[in-house]
Formats: sequence, C-alpha cells, structure tokens
Amino acid sequence: MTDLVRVVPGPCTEIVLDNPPLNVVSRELTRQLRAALHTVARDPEVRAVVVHGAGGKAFCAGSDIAEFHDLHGRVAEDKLLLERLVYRQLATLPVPTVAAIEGHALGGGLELALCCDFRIATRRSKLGMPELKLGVTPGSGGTQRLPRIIGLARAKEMILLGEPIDAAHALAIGLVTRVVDPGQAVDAAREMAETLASRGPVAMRVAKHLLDLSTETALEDGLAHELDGSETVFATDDMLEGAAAFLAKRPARFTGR
Ligand SMILES: CCCCCCCCCCCCC[C@H](O)CC(=O)SCCNC(=O)CCNC(=O)[C@H](O)C(C)(C)COP(=O)(O)OP(=O)(O)OC[C@H]1O[C@@H](n2cnc3c(N)ncnc32)[C@H](O)[C@@H]1OP(=O)(O)O
Repeated sequence: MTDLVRVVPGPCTEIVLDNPPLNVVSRELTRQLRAALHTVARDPEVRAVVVHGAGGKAFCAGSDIAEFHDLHGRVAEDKLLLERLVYRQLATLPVPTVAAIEGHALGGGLELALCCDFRIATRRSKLGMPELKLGVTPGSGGTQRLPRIIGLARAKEMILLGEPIDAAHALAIGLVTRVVDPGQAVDAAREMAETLASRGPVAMRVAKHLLDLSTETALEDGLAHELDGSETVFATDDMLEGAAAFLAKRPARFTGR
C-alpha cells in the first residue's frame, strides 16, 4: 500500500499528506491519517506538530471527488464518518499544531487546516470552501470551525459563495497567522513549532484546552475551568523550574512533569 501520509517523528513531529498531485483526502488517506494521529497523540515526546502537503502545489485540495459517486445516498458510510473522526482527532491533539499551506487549501483541505491551531500560508496560497459548487456542503467541520475563527459573516461569504481567497485576504481576516514567500511555509511552520515546543508542555496542553473550550462555554463556567487549569499547572515541577530559570536568568528546561 502506498504511503499517503508520512510521519517525521521528533519533539516537533511532521505529518505529511502525500497523495499526488494535490493531496486529496481519499478513503485510504483518511485511514492512514487516523493511524498517524493515533500514534502521535500517544507519544509523550511530541511537543508540537506541523502538518503539510507534499509536492508544493497544494496543502490539500479537499475530499477526493472521484469517490463521491460511491458515497451517493450513503453519507454515513465509513469514509465520511471516518473523515469526521479523523478531523476531530487532529483538532483535539494535546499539543499545538501548525498547518503549513503551500498552494491550495480547499474544502476538506481547508477544514483540515482549521483543525490546526495555527495556519501559515504563502503569497501564492489560495484558501476556499468550494463545496457548494459541487452541490454538497462542508462536512468535516468547516461550517462550525470557520465562523468561530473568522466570524459568521465572513464564513458565510466563503462557504455560500464558494470562491477562494488569497493569502493576503486570509491574513487580514485572521484565517492564517502568517504569510511567507512561496516555498517557505514548512520552514516557517517548523520555526513556530520549535518555539511552541520550548514552552511548558503541561501549561501548553492546559492553555490549548481552555482556549478551545472558550468558544463553547459561558464566561463564568470558563473562568471556573481556568481556575482548575491554574491549579493543575501550579502543582507541576515545571512551574518551579520556570520560576527558578527566570530568577536565575537562564532558559527553562521543562520536563512535562
Ligand atoms: C452518523 C452520520 C455521520 C455522517 C457524516 C457525514 C459528514 C459528511 C462528510 C463529507 C466530507 C466532506 C469534506 C469536504 O467538506 C468536501 C470537499 O472537500 S469537496 C472537494 C472540495 N475541493 C474542490 O472542489 C477542489 C477541486 N479542485 C480544483 O478546484 C482544482 O483542481 C485546483 C485545486 C484549483 C487545481 O487546479 P489545476 O491546477 O488546474 O489542476 P486540475 O484541476 O487539473 O487538477 C489536477 C488533477 O487533480 C484532480 N483533482 C483536483 N482536485 C480534486 C479533488 N478534490 N478530488 C479528486 N480529484 C481532484 C483533477 O481532476 C485533475 O485530475 P486529472 O484530470 O489530471 O486526472
């Protein structure tokens, strides 16, 4: 079986979508991505994850349209359900994730990038949700995650009109974190991942969870969760190390305990 998803292990692990020419999300790629995420989620050495597409033409051009015929009237079949579960696996990784977007991120491809905490694009990137041009709707979280990231009005514009936007526009509306020169997205994402990986890993996990919770929780409940989070991180050895390192004017050496 061809490797459609490659994992480059390390504290800054890379997950590479490799389904030429445009890294579309086929049934098999979904299966392999699920296995990769299962492994990464359980590796205590992983501190950050970079997701990128091979080939330089596309991060991911969305679901494999060639598989749609087989799915007619069978929306709950394994591929679709599997795809949704895989996207949730990525969105709930306990470490920070960065999508490095060279070229196109469309449909399910953009939905995959929306599951990452950060998105770095290049000046040539195009981001869009063209599903309605195909007579379908975003089905891997796009209708729920996009408005939470860029606001309802802009999400309606992207999804209901279905036209892609360029990187400058994506940066202006907060859909991407940075825009770099073509060919530089992966290096920029690696650099960001190194910084994220240098922070306290327990604090990172807790902060990511609290921030994600904030979009679904009333303020008072969220503040209560935040207090619980502070209790967790202030009970760690890493908190003592962080404070000691600051006072000694040296870099902290976090252990994740
Ligand atoms: C219990 C109940 C549970 C129920 C669960 C139900 C939930 C349902 C979940 C469903 C999942 C939905 C996921 C998602 O929301 C849906 C989608 O992603 S739809 C697809 C969206 N993507 C697109 O529409 C992009 C289409 N592609 C393009 O617009 C262009 O290809 C491009 C990216 C702009 C590049 O253009 P070009 O450079 O000109 O290249 P070509 O167009 O010539 O393409 C080259 C080659 O690739 C083929 N191709 C391109 N995109 C796709 C694709 N998405 N799928 C399949 N194949 C694709 C293209 O046909 C060419 O092939 P060739 O002609 O060379 O054989």
